[in-house]
Parts: sequence; C-alpha cells; structure tokens
Amino acid sequence: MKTMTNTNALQQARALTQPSREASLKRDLSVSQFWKNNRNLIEDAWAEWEIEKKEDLLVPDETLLDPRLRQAINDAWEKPEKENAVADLWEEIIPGVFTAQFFDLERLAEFRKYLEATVHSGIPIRAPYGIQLNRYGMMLDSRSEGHLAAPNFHVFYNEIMDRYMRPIARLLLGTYGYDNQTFGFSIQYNPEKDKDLHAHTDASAATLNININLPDEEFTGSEVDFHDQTTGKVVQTIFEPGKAILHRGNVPHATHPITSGERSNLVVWLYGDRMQIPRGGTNSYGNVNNKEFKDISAENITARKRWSMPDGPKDTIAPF
Ligand SMILES: O=C(O)CCC(=O)C(=O)O
Ligand SMILES: [Fe+2]
Repeated sequence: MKTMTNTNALQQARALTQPSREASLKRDLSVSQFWKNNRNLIEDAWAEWEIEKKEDLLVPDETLLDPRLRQAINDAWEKPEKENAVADLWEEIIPGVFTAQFFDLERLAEFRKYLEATVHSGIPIRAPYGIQLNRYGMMLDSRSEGHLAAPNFHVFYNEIMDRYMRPIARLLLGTYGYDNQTFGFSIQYNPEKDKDLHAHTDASAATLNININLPDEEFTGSEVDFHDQTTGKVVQTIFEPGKAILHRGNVPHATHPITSGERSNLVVWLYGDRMQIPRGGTNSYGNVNNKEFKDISAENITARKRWSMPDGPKDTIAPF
C-alpha cells in the first residue's frame, strides 16, 4: 500500500515531455532515466485516469475472449484432464505454430475503443523498440519502462498470461519450466511508417501474437511467413480479425510490407527465469541466457502441473 497518493498525478504526467524517437532509437541514457524517474508518477496517473473515466470506460476482462476458448479454458482449470478440448481449438499450421480464434468478434470493438482511449489519455507511453521501433505500439508488461499501467488493464493482461497463454503453451509447445516470466507489447503496421519486419526469432519460449483488427478494418500485404526448419518450407499466414498465432520463439518469422490499411496486434511472450528458453533456442535479440539447460522431460509433466501457476517470483528485467 502506498502511504501517499499524488492527487494530480494525471495532470503532472500529461505535462511531461516524452523522449524523442531519435533518442529512443539510440537507446540514449536520458530515455531510460526519463522512464525510471517518472515511473511512480506515471503509474499514479494511470490509476487516476481510470477513476476519472470510469463512467464510460470498459473494464476489460475475459468475457472479451472467444466463448468456446473461454469455456474450454475454464473447464480445464477446473478439471485438467479436460485440457484436450483446449488443444482441439488450435490448428497446427507447421510444427510449433498454431492458430485459433482468440477474441470474440462481437466484443473486439469495445476492446479497441478501450485501447484508443489509453492512447489518447495524454499519459506518456513507451513504444516498443525491439528489432525496429514500432511507433504506434506500447509496452504492456509491468516489467517494462513506460508500460500501459492502467490497473484494470493489468488484471486482464495477467489473466491472459496466467489463465490462457501459459497452460496453452505448455500443452501445445511443451514449454513447462520455461514460462515463469511474461512480456508483452502492441504493434501496428501501416504503409507510411512501420511497414514490415525482417526475418527473426523471438527471445521467448512461446510467443502469442493476437490480431485485434476489426472485421471492417481490412488491409493488404502484411502476411507473416513462418519457416519450418524441419522441412525448409515456408508457410504464409494472413491474420484474421481476433485470431491468434501461438509459436515457439525459435521459429523464424518475417512480416511482408503492408500495402494498404492497418494491422494491429498484441504480441506477448513467456520465457523462463534469467530469460531461459528451451534447448536449441536461438533468437535475434542477442541477450538470452541459453547456457543453463534444464532437463525437463515432457512425459513427466502432468495435466495438473500444466494447469497451475509457476511458484517463482516475477523478475523485473525486460528484454527490450
Ligand atoms: O507481424 C507480426 O505480426 C509479427 C510481429 C513479430 O514477430 C514481433 O513483433 O516479434
Ligand atoms: Fe517476432
């Protein structure tokens, strides 16, 4: 519990001058200092913003998600032996890459409106700069400087990570033991600015990439290629509204230039303590501790273990 609340944090946060894109791209020391120095103020501002807006702001929760997925997930938490019903909702495109309906299309517009409101809050938000700087995205995980710290959003984000993504990744990708830590950001492609993303792997054990485009928000181009390293084949995916792709972080992928419209996604990662990823994992971020291997044999992991929370604490290191 905080002992003192800053009652006009929102006003103060809105008056801050955010670091420039150039300084952010150069990873200038002043940029990190800005986010560190203002962390508490900005977090208080988000809490105030939520209260100020409470009459007309959605409280995001799992009812935004696809009803079939929700049902299967809730059943599996209650009875882990029913987890196959979750697996059945996911289609495997190539080894280690799966797709399913994630958001309920009937509710997605409400969630987008909520995200729009966060962008227009006037509170400084840090765009993700992993491989490239994505101007229209934001950091989502509390480990990240300048993340979207609206308290209600955080409840929802944690629900997605803990109740949905972690057990699904354990089930489909066998990531148990490499999934204590969470990370996430949003991205948006458009033909003027952030057009594409060159081939890379993620510094994650598992990545869940969720398209949040509405059915009437069409785009052309922007296909995402996944490389099947066992056969050398490339599968080209086109993100449909509300659909998610779950993949091992080490499956190489690349995004074609978008030629019209916009595409908005939430990209969330799971990886182990000290950024461990399963054996054989390589990535394009160059900062993964992949020397410590664990010997976790998939056969020893029971359904009950998959549908459980990790026991270790969440650390505070951010991949970018
Ligand atoms: O274009 C996409 O949806 C893929 C994004 C991606 O791979 C990433 O942000 O690491
Ligand atoms: Fe990626």
